Amino acid sequence: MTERSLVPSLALSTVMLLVFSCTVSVLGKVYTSSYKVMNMVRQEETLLQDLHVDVLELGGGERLVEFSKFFVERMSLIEKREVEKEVEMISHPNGCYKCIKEFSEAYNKLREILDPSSSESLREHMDFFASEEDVKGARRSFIRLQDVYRLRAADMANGNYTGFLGPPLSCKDTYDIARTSMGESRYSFLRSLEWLNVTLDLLSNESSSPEEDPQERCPHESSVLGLKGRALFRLKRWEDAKEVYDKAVKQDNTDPEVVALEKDLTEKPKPFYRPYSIDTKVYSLCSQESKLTPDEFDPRLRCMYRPASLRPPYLRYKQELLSVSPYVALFYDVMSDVEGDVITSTVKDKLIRATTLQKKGRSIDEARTSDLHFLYDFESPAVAKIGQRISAITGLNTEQEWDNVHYAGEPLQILNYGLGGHYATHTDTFSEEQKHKLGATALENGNRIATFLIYLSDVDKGGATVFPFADRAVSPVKNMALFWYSLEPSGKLDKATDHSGCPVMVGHKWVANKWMWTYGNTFTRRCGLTKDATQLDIDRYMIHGWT
Ligand SMILES: O=C(O)CCC(=O)C(=O)O
Ligand SMILES: [Fe+2]
Repeated sequence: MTERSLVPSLALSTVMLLVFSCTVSVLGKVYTSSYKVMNMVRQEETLLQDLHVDVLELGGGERLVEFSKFFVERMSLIEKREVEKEVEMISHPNGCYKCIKEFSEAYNKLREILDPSSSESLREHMDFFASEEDVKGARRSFIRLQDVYRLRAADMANGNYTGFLGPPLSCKDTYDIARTSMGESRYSFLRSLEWLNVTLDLLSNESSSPEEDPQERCPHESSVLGLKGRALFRLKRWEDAKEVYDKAVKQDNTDPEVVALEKDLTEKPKPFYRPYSIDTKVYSLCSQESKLTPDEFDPRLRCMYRPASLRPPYLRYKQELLSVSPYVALFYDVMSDVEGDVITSTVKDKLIRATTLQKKGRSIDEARTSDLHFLYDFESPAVAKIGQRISAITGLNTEQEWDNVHYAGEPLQILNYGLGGHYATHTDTFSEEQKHKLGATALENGNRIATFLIYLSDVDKGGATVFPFADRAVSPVKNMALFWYSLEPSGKLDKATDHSGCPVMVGHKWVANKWMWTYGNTFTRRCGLTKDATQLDIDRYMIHGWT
């Protein structure tokens, strides 16, 4: 029997494909997954060999000559490289950025030589290497980290992230980040100003020991000042902008940034402005170290050994109740390290950029920067076992094939985040409009009733899951699961379960999501005995039955 023939049902697989397929995009393919960045370093030699075969298949010629030069250059670099040391640096944002930038610069040259669109295999192999889009995405991530965790640009440039130390950024890097912050209207001109001031400081220090690598040299002071004047102009600080212009023009009145500033000051265009949303609640929860705010004492919030339904009574799971309404709970040690390793190594080479469901369908979105892959129960006994365990712990049905046509649980979604990777505030449920977009089977299954999110890794700093309306913050602990009902017992969407995945500051973040749906759980999620029964009231009946 082929693996394909094990697909639970056509209807199920069709809807899953519809729901989870990813749109092809030209955007960065590497920076959203820390595993992909590590893989790029570890596998470079193998990938170069693959590229060699691709080039030979294309017929050699001038292309082969140029490729051979590149190949020899990179091979001599690989020989000198301390691969594992570099890989270790990827857990730090500056180390990760430097790695993405180095590969993008090197392989962009190769992209020009080879023209990846000339063969499918060539394009696929080139996608393993970071591109300019990845560098831009990484720069946007710096600004996100700075905003959410209120970091100082000067500390970040020094490689100091709340005490987690790493390599410093170059003067060119800080300038490029300032440019990104300027160019992207939803990022702040204030941030830009901060990065430009850091650049000016680095510039004044650089004159004594200029950077050897011409690629890394600081921009001219006139360019930094020109851009700074433009940031000030947009912040409506006209006098300061004029003052900076006077200084810049003395340095070099032909510098394009100075010319652009002059144009702004004379033509006085309406400063380009788009509201910049700062979600202070989410940001402060993301920085919070404890799960509950101090005034949150409620005697019902307690720890217990929860018996797993349908299992021998001695099987218990360590549960910590975080919130009654909405019902949010933690379960410790729901998986072993070995199981986690099996899961992550199965998906590692299949990760694709996560998307969000928008008006025009699924698309890549800056609000969600991570990579994912779905694992079906039928793919491996290890995956199926996890599904069964989730069912035993929660009392909900997790079957992917239920009633032949319907499903009670989705396949396990494995996620890996990259530099500053996050998921902005969202609900896991679908609106009626979205369900229509997803197709008939989604419409027939009701909605996502609950989420069981397993942390497959610890994260050194950042990466918490937070509930801004319920005032809860959970920092990842390996093998711990976060469980909540998105729907109230009445079936109404519980807005308080809107949540965010905070940006990863230092380290790597892997999670697994299991979503349960309503119709497949009609008889497992019980209703309350009274109209206003909470999930906690219902819970005891779900564990022990109606006795
Ligand atoms: O990574 C997290 O902390 C949250 C992920 C999440 O909310 C999702 O994948 O729907
Ligand atoms: Fe979510």
